[in-house]
Amino acid sequence: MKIALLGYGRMGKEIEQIAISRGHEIVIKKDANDVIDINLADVAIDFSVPTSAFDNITNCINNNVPVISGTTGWLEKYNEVVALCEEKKGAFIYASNFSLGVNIFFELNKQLAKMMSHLEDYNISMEEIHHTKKLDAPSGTAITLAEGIIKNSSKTMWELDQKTVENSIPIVAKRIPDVPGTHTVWYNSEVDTIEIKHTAHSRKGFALGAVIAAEWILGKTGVFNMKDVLNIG
Ligand SMILES: NC(=O)C1=CN([C@@H]2O[C@H](COP(=O)(O)OP(=O)(O)OC[C@H]3O[C@@H](n4cnc5c(N)ncnc54)[C@H](OP(=O)(O)O)[C@@H]3O)[C@@H](O)[C@H]2O)C=CC1
Ligand SMILES: O=C(O)C1=N[C@H](C(=O)O)C[C@H](O)C1
Repeated sequence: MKIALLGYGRMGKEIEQIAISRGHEIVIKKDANDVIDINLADVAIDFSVPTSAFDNITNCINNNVPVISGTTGWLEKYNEVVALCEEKKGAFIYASNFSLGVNIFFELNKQLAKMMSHLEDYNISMEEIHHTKKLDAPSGTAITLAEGIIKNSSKTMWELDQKTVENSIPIVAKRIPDVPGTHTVWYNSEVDTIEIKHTAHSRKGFALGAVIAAEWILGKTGVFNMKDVLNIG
């Protein structure tokens, strides 16, 4: 496959290595202000910045190039992308986290939320830890985890770094040098604590998942997610 990398930062470089090792060719490496011809690519992988993801993705869809996006912090425009993709019969996947481990963790989190939903003695809270270069907080993964809990319990919203609303899930975001991504969900009662935690040891799992998604989407039309790609849940 001829791959366009929209964003050639930490993730773009990690994806390049894995894509080449799986026999693909990188034909475009785009950073800020680079002008590109997206039609050179069979598929595009966007790991850029929150302010550029929407333009990168819509440029692909308007040119009929399937696109995978892992950029976080732009989701207020997600529904607009879905509508465009349907109108143009394009192909698009967004995931807040492309690693197999986190996608299993997402399913575990939903199951646990269901089991805990009637146990009023437990207080729920979450923490995400990332490297100090991360632009957004809370992480996209933490938001997906919170949404999974909200769908399966009486919780109605999440809040960053505080709890001001009775039915909310507080998320603490910590920034520590070089941490690729750690997410924890706690259910705490007076007598015990239940904790589920995912720790990424590097960016390899995210990058491999993104390349697998790019291989999977070729020849398809529609809006998909990582559950479709990995066939889990
Ligand atoms: N879904 C997932 O599994 C994962 C998601 N992420 C997310 O991916 C994104 C990127 O992360 P990361 O690689 O660590 O960040 P980096 O800051 O290392 O890389 C971002 C790159 O995007 C480039 N960029 C800026 N503007 C544009 C533009 N208009 N078009 C294309 N590229 C542009 C930057 O270039 P320049 O330096 O020139 O500004 C930079 O090289 C983040 O949103 C992060 O949260 C990260 C890991 C996993
Ligand atoms: O910015 C990062 O590094 C990461 N971002 C994603 C997120 O916001 O959840 C995924 C992963 O945790 C790494």
